[in-house]
Amino acid sequence: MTDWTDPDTFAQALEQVETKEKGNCFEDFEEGDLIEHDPGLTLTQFGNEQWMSQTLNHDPAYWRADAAAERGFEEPPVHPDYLTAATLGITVEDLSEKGGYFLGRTDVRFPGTPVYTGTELHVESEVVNTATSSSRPEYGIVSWRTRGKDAETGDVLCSYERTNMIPRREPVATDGSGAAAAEAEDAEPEFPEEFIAPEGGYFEDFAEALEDADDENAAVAYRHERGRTQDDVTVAQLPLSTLNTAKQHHNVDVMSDSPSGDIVTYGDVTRSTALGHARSDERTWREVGFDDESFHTFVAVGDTVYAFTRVIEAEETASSDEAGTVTFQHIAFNQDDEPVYSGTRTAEIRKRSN
Ligand SMILES: C/C(=C\C(=O)SCCNC(=O)CCNC(=O)[C@H](O)C(C)(C)COP(=O)(O)OP(=O)(O)OC[C@H]1O[C@@H](n2cnc3c(N)ncnc32)[C@H](O)[C@@H]1OP(=O)(O)O)C(=O)O
Repeated sequence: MTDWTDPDTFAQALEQVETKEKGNCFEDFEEGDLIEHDPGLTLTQFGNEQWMSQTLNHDPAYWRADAAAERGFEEPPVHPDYLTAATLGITVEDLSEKGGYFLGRTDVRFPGTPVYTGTELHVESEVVNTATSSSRPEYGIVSWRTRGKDAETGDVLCSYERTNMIPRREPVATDGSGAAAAEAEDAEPEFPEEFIAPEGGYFEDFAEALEDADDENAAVAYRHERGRTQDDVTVAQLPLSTLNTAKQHHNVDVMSDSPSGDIVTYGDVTRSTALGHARSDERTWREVGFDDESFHTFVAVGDTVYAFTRVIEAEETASSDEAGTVTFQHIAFNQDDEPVYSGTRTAEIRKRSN
């Protein structure tokens, strides 16, 4: 009788059997395709608190009933970063489990917030663009518009447009020029002579710092002291808790033979950690949205995520008289001072007088 567990026999069997594949390749996506993602996810208090605690998002309004009520919430709501990460996590099995990398995202909005724990998410994505990568013939570049909805009411809670590199079944001939490199060569860098940091974290502090920088060759820009070294929890556990099945985060065996050579942190963990550092130095009222998010290089176990903030604009008006609206650029960087993530964030920030 055949002993299937005999190492030689088993190796021979493994070589000859078919692999039941997971995920889709570049060729499987066509502009206009609508994909309903099967895994649902109920946004639990545990999931929310685990995400927030590990990414250092310790704003008490998301933890304590009294602090939530003081900010106009019925109870501690689901944090927008966890909502965003869970909306994306559910899509990975259909969109990007095959491999490739999360390159960027824009137009992240929360039309149906606040969202409370116990809400079941239903997520759908539409293919909005497929493109050839001129620098990497073995990959294509795909963008999707994704909507995370309340499964009961159909209300859209979170939506965004995201772009990934996705492996092709067959490499294609490209000119290898790299559109991004050509663009970067043309750009003339402008660097301010002076850097101003706001005195505090209220709306007025950001507005005053911007006024001080006005008409000068100055920028309102500063770094945050906290850092978070990546470990098994942030690299593997947090993405899996959002049903993100990307092998980049939990399969060391496969990833040892990839561009990163190792498992890497979920982009949403990196950005949420950097945002947590930034929010710890401000009086956030509400999150409004995120644009032009890019992931520049990999973050792996042992890397430390820090944050840098540039204040771009401050507007008196917001959804409440208690706050004004501020636009920031946040840059996450590692222990070697290399940028790993950048994005523009619009948030309502509490006014001091109230
Ligand atoms: C979720 C999820 C997975 C993850 O969370 S993975 C973790 C987050 N992402 C990363 O760690 C990736 C970090 N990025 C990199 O390490 C490098 O960008 C990468 C992927 C190695 C590629 O580097 P290159 O230097 O080879 O190339 P470029 O940066 O120039 O980009 C390659 C082509 O992509 C185009 N591109 C880049 N960003 C965007 C964007 N935001 N939108 C549209 N297109 C973009 C770029 O123009 C290049 O195009 P070419 O035609 O010139 O090839 C999960 O799996 O879902």
